[in-house]
Amino acid sequence: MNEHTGKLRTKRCVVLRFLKFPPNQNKTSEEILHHLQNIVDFGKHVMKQFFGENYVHHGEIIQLPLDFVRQLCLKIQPERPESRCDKDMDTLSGYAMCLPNLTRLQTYRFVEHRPILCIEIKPKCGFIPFSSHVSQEIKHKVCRYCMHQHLKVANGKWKRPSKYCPLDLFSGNKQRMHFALKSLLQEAQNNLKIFKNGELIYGCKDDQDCVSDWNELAHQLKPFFFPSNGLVSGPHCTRTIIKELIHVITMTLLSSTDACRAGDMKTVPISQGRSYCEASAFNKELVRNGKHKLESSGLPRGCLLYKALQAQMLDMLDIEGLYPLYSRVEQYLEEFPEERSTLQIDGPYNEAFYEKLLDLSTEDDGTVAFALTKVQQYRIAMTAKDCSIMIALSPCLQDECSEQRPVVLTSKSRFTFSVSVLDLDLKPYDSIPHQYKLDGKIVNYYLKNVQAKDDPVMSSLFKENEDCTLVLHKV
Ligand SMILES: O=P(O)(O)O[C@@H]1[C@@H](OP(=O)(O)O)[C@H](OP(=O)(O)O)[C@H](O)[C@H](OP(=O)(O)O)[C@H]1OP(=O)(O)O
Ligand SMILES: Nc1ncnc2c1ncn2[C@@H]1O[C@H](COP(=O)(O)OP(=O)(O)OP(=O)(O)O)[C@@H](O)[C@H]1O
Repeated sequence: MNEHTGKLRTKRCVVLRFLKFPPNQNKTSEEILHHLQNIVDFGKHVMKQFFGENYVHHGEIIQLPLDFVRQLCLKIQPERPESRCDKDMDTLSGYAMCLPNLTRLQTYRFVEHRPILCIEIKPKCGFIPFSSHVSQEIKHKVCRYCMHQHLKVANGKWKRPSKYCPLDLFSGNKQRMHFALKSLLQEAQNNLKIFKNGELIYGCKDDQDCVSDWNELAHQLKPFFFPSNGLVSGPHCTRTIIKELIHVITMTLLSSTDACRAGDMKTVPISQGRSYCEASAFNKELVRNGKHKLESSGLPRGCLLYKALQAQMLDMLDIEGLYPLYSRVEQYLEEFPEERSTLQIDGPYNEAFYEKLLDLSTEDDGTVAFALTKVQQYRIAMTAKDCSIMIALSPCLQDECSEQRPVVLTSKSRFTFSVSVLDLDLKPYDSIPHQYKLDGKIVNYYLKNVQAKDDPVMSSLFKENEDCTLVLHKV
């Protein structure tokens, strides 16, 4: 306690976020400050509107002593995964963003000494494009994540494909959600991380180092789920704890932390698009068992998954419909480069920017204004497709849980929790051509290497080709 002011000195636990750039890309301190201000404004004026006040923590800009920043950089450098070292942390400006530590409960402002479990999920795109601009039928059947898996494995980004399908997680159907979460626990890739008291205990530290030992995970989680009884260890214990974990994640993901209650079940209006992906292992299993209809219970309106999906669906035209509109804007900018700032391509991300995003019409009147609105909506959608969800859980006793604090129950324990969203930096305008090319690569790879083998007709053609090659070799 401070004798003079009477203020209680409580330690805040914060996260510092610095900008990073490719080496030799020198930026002035003013440019860095401007960039950071854009990130904060975008969170504050745009993403809070889409995701809701409670889920987004936009942070604030702070200035730090340069000596401290340099020492910090030296300290963290050995911890950075090699694959991320193509960029250097900015140590020259002294500016950084100060954010709450989202691995901790957001209902408490200050450091608590109670145990905290945190689950980070990067759910990726939860819908199948419904746009008439899509040129390949497969895009209306198989989701981008499932198609992309094959290219990622072929490129060596991951060793094995994951059975996770975002459409199962976003379905709102508990069975499908359980399957999706179990699949994430089997192959975490960069879609799942678990922290205990702020330390990573499960998931990938870097691309090479993936831990997926369920026995070890269950051992770490046992005090949270079975605090008092001595649940015997072994496969049964592991299974029970993993099941409880999946249950807790599902319930928190379906919760609406505005109202602290999962009421008001209304489905996301995906009127044209299909609500399941043909490549999902859950779907395939159903088809194998003679069932052909996948349940999609719909997400409660207030939950974070629902909000994320709504923002993702601002991509109404698909990259194939969007790319010509991007070219229209580009052509205009080539003629009038000075218009780039008036059009707010790189900010400022203020009220006016947000207001323009609300025009959902898809009737192209041939104007640059229409093209620009669609481009900006697409950038928001891309951001929402790449964001992460943080669920922080802390055990609580029955008498500690009040109306204001959301609570989730398991068979032997209860948790207060908070749900937040992170990594909400607006995707750059200039990344659109890359998105267009990548989309083509993903689809072509899938058609050539996966669908051709799955499809019985194509498969026999494929086999014939292989036979043919053998014959030729013999000759
Ligand atoms: O294109 P995707 O779907 O592969 O997403 C990229 C992510 O790969 P993922 O598929 O999640 O393994 C990718 O994740 P990693 O860095 O590979 O973990 C990035 O998030 C990338 O965003 P940015 O270009 O760094 O702003 C992401 O790029 P954007 O497409 O969101 O720009
Ligand atoms: N506020 C936060 N609280 C706790 N952990 C955080 C917070 N912000 C980020 N992290 C952790 O750091 C990781 C990287 O964050 P983020 O993706 O925002 O960084 P980035 O600057 O975009 O870096 P990269 O380009 O490597 O993705 C997150 O996946 C999360 O595990």
